[in-house]
Amino acid sequence: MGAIGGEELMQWEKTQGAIAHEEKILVSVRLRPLNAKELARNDASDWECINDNTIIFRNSLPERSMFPTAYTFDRVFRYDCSTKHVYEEGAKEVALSVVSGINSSIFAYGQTSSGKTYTMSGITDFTVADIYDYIQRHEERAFVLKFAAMEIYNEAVRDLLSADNTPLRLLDDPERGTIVEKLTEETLRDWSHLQELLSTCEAQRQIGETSLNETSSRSHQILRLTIESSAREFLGKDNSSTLAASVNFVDLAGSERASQALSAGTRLKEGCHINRSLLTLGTVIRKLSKGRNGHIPYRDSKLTRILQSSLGGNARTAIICTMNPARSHVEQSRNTLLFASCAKEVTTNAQVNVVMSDKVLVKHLQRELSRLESELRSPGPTSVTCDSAALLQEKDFQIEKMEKEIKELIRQRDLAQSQFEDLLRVGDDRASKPWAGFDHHPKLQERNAWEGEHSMLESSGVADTHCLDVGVRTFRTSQYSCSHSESNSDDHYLQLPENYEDNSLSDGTSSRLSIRIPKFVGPDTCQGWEKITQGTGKKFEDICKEVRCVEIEESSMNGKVKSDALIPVESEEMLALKVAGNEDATDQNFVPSLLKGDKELNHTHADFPYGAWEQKIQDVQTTINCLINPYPDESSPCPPTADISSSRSLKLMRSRSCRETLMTSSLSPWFENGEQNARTPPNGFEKDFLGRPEGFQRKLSVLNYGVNIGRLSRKDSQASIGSDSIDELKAQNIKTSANEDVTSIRSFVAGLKEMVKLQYEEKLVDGPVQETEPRADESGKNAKDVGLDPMQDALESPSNWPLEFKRQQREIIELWHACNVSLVHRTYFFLLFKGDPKDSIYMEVELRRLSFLKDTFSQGNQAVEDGRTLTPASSMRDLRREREVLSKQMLKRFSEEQRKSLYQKWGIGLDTKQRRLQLAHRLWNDTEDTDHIMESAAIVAKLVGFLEPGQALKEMFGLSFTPRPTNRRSYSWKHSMSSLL
Ligand SMILES: Nc1ncnc2c1ncn2[C@@H]1O[C@H](COP(=O)(O)OP(=O)(O)OP(=O)(O)O)[C@@H](O)[C@H]1O
Repeated sequence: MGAIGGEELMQWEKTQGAIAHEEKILVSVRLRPLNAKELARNDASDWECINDNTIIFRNSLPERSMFPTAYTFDRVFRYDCSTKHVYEEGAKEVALSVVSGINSSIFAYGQTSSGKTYTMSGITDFTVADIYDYIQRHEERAFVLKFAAMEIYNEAVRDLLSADNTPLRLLDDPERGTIVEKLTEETLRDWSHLQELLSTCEAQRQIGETSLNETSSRSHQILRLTIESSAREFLGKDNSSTLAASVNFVDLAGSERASQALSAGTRLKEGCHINRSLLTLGTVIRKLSKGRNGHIPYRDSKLTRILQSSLGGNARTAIICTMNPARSHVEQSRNTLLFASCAKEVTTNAQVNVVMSDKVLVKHLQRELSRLESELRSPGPTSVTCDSAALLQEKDFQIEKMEKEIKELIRQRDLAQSQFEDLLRVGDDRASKPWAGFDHHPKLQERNAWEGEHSMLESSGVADTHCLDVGVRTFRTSQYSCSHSESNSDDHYLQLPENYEDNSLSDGTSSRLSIRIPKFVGPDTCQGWEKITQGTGKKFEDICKEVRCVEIEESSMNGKVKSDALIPVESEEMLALKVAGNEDATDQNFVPSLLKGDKELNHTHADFPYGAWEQKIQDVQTTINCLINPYPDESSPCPPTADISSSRSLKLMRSRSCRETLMTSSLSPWFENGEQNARTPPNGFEKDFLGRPEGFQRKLSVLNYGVNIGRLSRKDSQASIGSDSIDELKAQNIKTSANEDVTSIRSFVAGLKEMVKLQYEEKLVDGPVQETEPRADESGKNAKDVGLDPMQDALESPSNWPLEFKRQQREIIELWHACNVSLVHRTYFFLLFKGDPKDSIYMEVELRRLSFLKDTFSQGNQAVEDGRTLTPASSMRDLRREREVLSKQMLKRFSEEQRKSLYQKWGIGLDTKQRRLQLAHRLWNDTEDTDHIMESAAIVAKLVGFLEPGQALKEMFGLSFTPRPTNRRSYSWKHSMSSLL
């Protein structure tokens, strides 16, 4: 590596793009030899490394025949491999990145006595030796090495270089991430100094005897070596720059279950704590292995907090999983391999860390600026122009094609709509005159013969049904029987073959419509189905599958919301009957026509494709807009693709993960643009959804992090916050983040409420069914499954709620701290939401909002609210100002005596300066000490004149929201909204 500075800086700039990259964690497995005890008790090894990458389980036990037997990793090391070899192949490259300014971490993971410490101490020694060797060979650079060591024992962080056992606190630094406060960092003199320090650590580390290891490491140990280097020729000059990175050597405590290796008392307690950290580590790795979606619970343990950047962040990481080969430990070994299998899917994104002097930075930026300017000036070589022409032509072609597609889709939609309306009319008729409407429907003339029979069956109360499930891709036979003697207990369902679905939806949206067919299906009907299957080239047995009746898959919600809101339940019944009529033994034409891809019929019956088409039309239109205007400006009607999907997810309002899409959409300028909203063609749901408050779409676009600050008049908040105190804050020209946060919660809750409202609406529509059919459970399940009904969860399982509340409260407090949330906001929230099950929705909202904010910050992004950009730095600034204001309030709100006693209580010397400010800076500064938190809240409450929590104040954080209105039909969302706004 060359020196960095001057010309070499340019060199570095060129290479840095290549250096910064995503890569998977390097995962290897090391098998240790059987030890004397294991050999003595003949505890054979069933594991074998069959090559450099694969380890297999030689399975001699029949009860284990279900388990996988082969596992593949970047490297596997046999029991006779030396640690040097393990280092060379499994850690060296990653560890030595540190000398190039890239953070790295090497972990040892495995059960107790599997060889973690044995492996890791060897790897640490070899790395250090190589680093010193490197330093010797690069005299042109000046190196500074620093060493720190800590252990996490019983969830307390201890400094291994200090005799003081006091647990160290973790602090969140917006730039550096989690830092360990007051951790000793020794600047190394030479190699022998490091050896000395390593021995100190070894002596300090918590060792205990377990049944499996006489000298078991009971803690997680992290040794951190930081290397800074600069080119000597630039040393001391103001154009120097420094590479700075750390390598962590992490020797984890045993991953076994407490019961296995530990007995009782201290060891058992250790086991719980060790397992909490390892459990979180496992969860973090598992979640990361599935991609970086959703919340990664780094903050659930100290270990994962400290090592956050090594787990999916700015670091290269290698994990060596050590295994005890003995048969008696096969379960633990398997767990280790499962962990390793997840870990190998995790990617990190390491970058070179350069600390530039101001002058170098300016130079670098100037160069970048001139490069961009020159790019702007020169339009590029002619080949580019040719390419653009070809590209334009291609896009024209696409536009033409899509316009045709739109026309066709509109035609299909109109057709579907008119048939759909026919059906509704029929439904209305039927409400007053059962069956009457069928006679008039063009497709249902044939059903008369069947009608009488069905009426009889229905009146005799045995009208059982089969369901025809349209558009599902899989087929099973076992549940379907063609015999006459079917039981009357269950509905049966038939599904159409795959190629049929393609007729209805080409965008792969999985639509599902279940249509009821009376259950007295006779042999002729079976023949009909056989014909169908022959016609589609599939065996009859392959097309039958049992699915739930009258179910519409969640993914088809775009169309469903509208349709559900419109179709009375009776109409669904009629759909069933209508199909049933054509399913009559005397008429086999109807169903085959469906399978032939009779679109008209399909559209007539499937309310989903109607909505889906609208959505599709909208999508295509949007795509065309994009094609027409590929470089949109602010007023363009074309949102970026991501936003199209976001807005769709937003409408679906289903899963927890919708948080991310909601959040992302909020940052999109496209949704902020009123003109855009006006021009975007409405889809079925938006257009027809009656209960949506005006401007809702706009609100949703900012759900996450409150935008409508302007909309919340001061009156709103004054209603419950002591008005004079707010005035005081205002009078000092401080736009506290508290006000904004409260507002942001309001808008986010409004959005969330809207989602819940949609659920209620669905359930209202489903109401009668709920009373008579098991379908109600399904609706309930849907809501719960997607985590949008936390209040219901809390009310349904009150015994879990207090614990869950505590957990969420803890998480929220930590997130407040991490995001520099206003202290006034924290105080209100903390004092208002004390664990009532009805509070769960507010907790959920707050958690989502904060998680989003934290994720945004940690990805280096900015949150945008009403044109105002929020960054870690700006929120920190706001918080600092707020503390200043609060410190001033202390003069007004506390007597001198009260202040004195507060200073004493909070450890502030009475002879020190700026005592009020000191106190203000201590408020809400500890996220773990409950007393601290309660006292902070009490002080802030007093300072802002917050006296009695009440419902009105709660409503600042959203609507007062009862889980289930007693009279569901009378539940009025609009009413609730207007009471809020
Ligand atoms: N590859 C190996 N070759 C020879 N001996 C080994 C090997 N790995 C581990 N051992 C021996 O096995 C014993 C346990 O190893 P070690 O203490 O490293 O396990 P550990 O996984 O760190 O256990 P704990 O989690 O309880 O601290 C030690 O006596 C060690 O010398």
